[in-house]
Amino acid sequence: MSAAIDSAPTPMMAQYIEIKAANPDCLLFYRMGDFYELFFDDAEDASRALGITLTKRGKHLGEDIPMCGVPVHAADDYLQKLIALGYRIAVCEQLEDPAEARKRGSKSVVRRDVVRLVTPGTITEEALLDPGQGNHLVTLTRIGGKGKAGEFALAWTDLSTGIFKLAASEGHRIEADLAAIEPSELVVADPLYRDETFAGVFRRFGKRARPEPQALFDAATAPDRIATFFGVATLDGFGDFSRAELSAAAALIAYLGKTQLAARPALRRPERRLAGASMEIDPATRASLELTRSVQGKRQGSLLGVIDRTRSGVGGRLLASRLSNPLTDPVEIAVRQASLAHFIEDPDLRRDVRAALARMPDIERALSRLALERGGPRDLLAIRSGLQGAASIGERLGADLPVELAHCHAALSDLPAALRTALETMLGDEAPLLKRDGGFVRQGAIGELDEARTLREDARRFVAALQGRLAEETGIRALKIKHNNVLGFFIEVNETHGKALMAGDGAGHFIHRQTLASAMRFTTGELAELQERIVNAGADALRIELETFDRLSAAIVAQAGRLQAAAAALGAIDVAASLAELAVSEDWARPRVDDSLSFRVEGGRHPVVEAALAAAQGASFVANDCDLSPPGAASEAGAIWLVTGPNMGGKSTFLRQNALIAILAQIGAYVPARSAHIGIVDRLFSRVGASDELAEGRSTFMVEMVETAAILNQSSERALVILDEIGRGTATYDGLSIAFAAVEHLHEVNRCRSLFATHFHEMTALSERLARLSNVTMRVKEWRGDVVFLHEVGPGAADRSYGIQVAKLAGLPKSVISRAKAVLAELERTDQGERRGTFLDDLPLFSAAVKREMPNGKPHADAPDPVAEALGAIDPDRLSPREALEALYELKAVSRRAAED
Ligand SMILES: Nc1ncnc2c1ncn2[C@@H]1O[C@H](COP(=O)(O)OP(=O)(O)OP(=O)(O)O)[C@@H](O)[C@H]1O
Repeated sequence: MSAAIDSAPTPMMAQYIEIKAANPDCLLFYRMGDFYELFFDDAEDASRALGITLTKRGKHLGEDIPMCGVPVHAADDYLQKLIALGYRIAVCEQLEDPAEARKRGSKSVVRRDVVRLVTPGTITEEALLDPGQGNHLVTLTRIGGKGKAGEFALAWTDLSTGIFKLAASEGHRIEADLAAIEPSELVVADPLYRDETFAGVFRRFGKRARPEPQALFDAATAPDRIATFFGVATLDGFGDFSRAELSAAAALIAYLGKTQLAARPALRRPERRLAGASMEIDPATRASLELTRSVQGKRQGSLLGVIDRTRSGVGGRLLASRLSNPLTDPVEIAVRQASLAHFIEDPDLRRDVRAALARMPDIERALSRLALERGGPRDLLAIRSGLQGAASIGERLGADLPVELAHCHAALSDLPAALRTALETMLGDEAPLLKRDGGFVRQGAIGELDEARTLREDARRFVAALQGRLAEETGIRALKIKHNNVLGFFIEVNETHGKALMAGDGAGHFIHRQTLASAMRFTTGELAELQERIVNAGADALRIELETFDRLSAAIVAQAGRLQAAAAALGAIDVAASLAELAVSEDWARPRVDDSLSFRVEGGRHPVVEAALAAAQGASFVANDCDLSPPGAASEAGAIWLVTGPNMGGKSTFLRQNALIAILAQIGAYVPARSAHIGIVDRLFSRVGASDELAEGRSTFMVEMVETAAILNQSSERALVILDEIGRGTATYDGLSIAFAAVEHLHEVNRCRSLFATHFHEMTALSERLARLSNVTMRVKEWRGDVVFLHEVGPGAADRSYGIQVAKLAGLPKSVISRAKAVLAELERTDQGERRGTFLDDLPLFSAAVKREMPNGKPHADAPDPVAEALGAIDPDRLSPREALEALYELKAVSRRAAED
């Protein structure tokens, strides 16, 4: 045999290779009967990822072909795992009955093709989605310009719910805008994807970010492509969009076409998010404040995890999205607050509505699956009970409602009654998962179906009767009529009886079908006829049920707009009622939110820390005030609080809680405080704790400086800046100088409301020079050499850090603690000179204590401080970045010389 013949693939393998070649970046799930099979590298990848056995099937080019497979009925579980690992999957189905293929000749292969690409951003299956979390597919485009220049836009959808949104963006804001959407998949125009400027941004998304050809984003053809998708002649009725927005939207539609193939998703009309409509929060701030995810990446332990009392999937998703996008318009915020207040004032209404919401199905997601032709009978039932539940919630809401709830009420009253009636008359109370199993159309709904079902039942009864008759006629009491999928109905007797049947009078009447080890199987003319009647009646019944399914499904999809509006209304009601529930049960207050620059919180708490303390049944949380409002006339700039205090004193908690209160206030929620007055924050910066960019080749200190630079360069008067221990990751004087200069810059240039926590106690002296800066400290009590944290914020400055006491609490060996105490005592006692130069440089906690004593007994404060002088001479506004760097080196040199002197 020649090598060529040896390696010629079988017709099936040839088909496989052709389809795989068209989908090179996906794992190909190749349907063979009841399995999806994977071959070659796909099989190796999948068997490793899923922990399933790798086998082989035939040979290709003389080598074994690796193969593994997953059963079709369990495919969702495997898909979920693969998607979570970042794979894309092409699902290839059999498009004809194998019998059809055989008619074309014994060598012909069943026609197959890819019907869908499953990607992280396009899944819709209930089992693959988290009910309370959106699943966003995002497209990102840039028109004109290079790097950060040019016009940027984002479009995003949640295919499982049909939302479709657009927003303009800017180069420097891309990361923050993406973080607000939390993409499951990010599709980027190829040239932009390859632009080095954004390499870090896209790398962070890993496999979830992918380039697509620029043609998908073509702006010139975008309006036409969008109009065609929505079946309209022009986009005029949709609103005004920029060229970049249109490009992103058209790319989104094109990408859906590519992945969903023939199916057309029920997208809503594109809705534009206005620039500046929401508080800008960069990804580092989101992560460090643990808004929707804890540092471990979980919802539990995040702010969302603690405040989410929603009862429905749509409500949970809306709350998460609102928390990621706090508003900046006080009027809109007041509208949301009014809905909350309504539910707070009427506890019975709140209880009833929440109970009803808990029973509601996920209308949005059921609708979406039906539109994509991926739905089943249970989705029809979901829409039916959704329509019923929505109507009764609407009625329960009643009249005299605040604006937002009145809109919701209107949407719930506008539901299609005819559709509801059709679903009620047609559907039974229970339904199978798959439509091909039938049995979901109600008895009595369709005459023809009832007839077919009766025929089938009658024939079944005849079969049962036949068994008795045959047993009697043959005298074989053990004769049974059974059923399986291969033979259909058959008569089964043991071997002895079987032989008798074949030999005796029955020969000719009983037709032999099969002999097993312990039994023989027969049929008769009558049984075969009954079998045919059952099969035909069953097929008729199923055909009618499938037709009914398609009709009902089409009727539902035709009402997509009204159903989506109702689902959105239910989401808004759920969010308002659940935040009201939270406010009542946790005793939160309605904040005053306006256009001022106020930031006054009385008795503020950190909801997550408070919940953790309560869960541990430990100490209760100590509430604290915070006032960063302009100290003078209302138009003046915001204040800075410089927070000092011991380790473990509660500084970070205090800083974070105030950022969280601003966010909660601006999503329209009540806040964990006795009272609060928040002037709109347009941008929130928080630099608390280490971040996770170390993998990108930046050191901790470098990351800290990059983030601090962003804050100092970008904060305007309306920003809220939270800085924790800036400058701690370097030598003392370098760190102190930077922290010093940063606070001065915030005060003089940014003029924004800020909280600044530090262990550099020297900095508290700044309050004498900076009018809007106040010192506060976390109070402690010392008791027999140990320290008791009071977690109370009070005016003044800390003079010690109690680091050694904290180290003792942490369980450092006793010998180390006593040695450390001795060293500290020595350091505090020591005069000055070499030692300070050698080891005090790196001890921020003690430098203040050392400086208090100078060799001649003169207080240090009276001596000119060369560092402060050098700093004072710097005008940050007039420096180029290069000069700033030089100034920093100079400062460092001055500080080192000072230390050496
Ligand atoms: N207001 C409070 N009421 C009760 N307990 C609190 C309060 N604030 C903080 N705590 C408790 O103290 C612990 C330490 O708080 P936090 O991390 O804010 O201290 P820190 O001053 O930032 O410490 P370090 O300087 O070491 O980073 C928290 O985990 C919490 O359990």
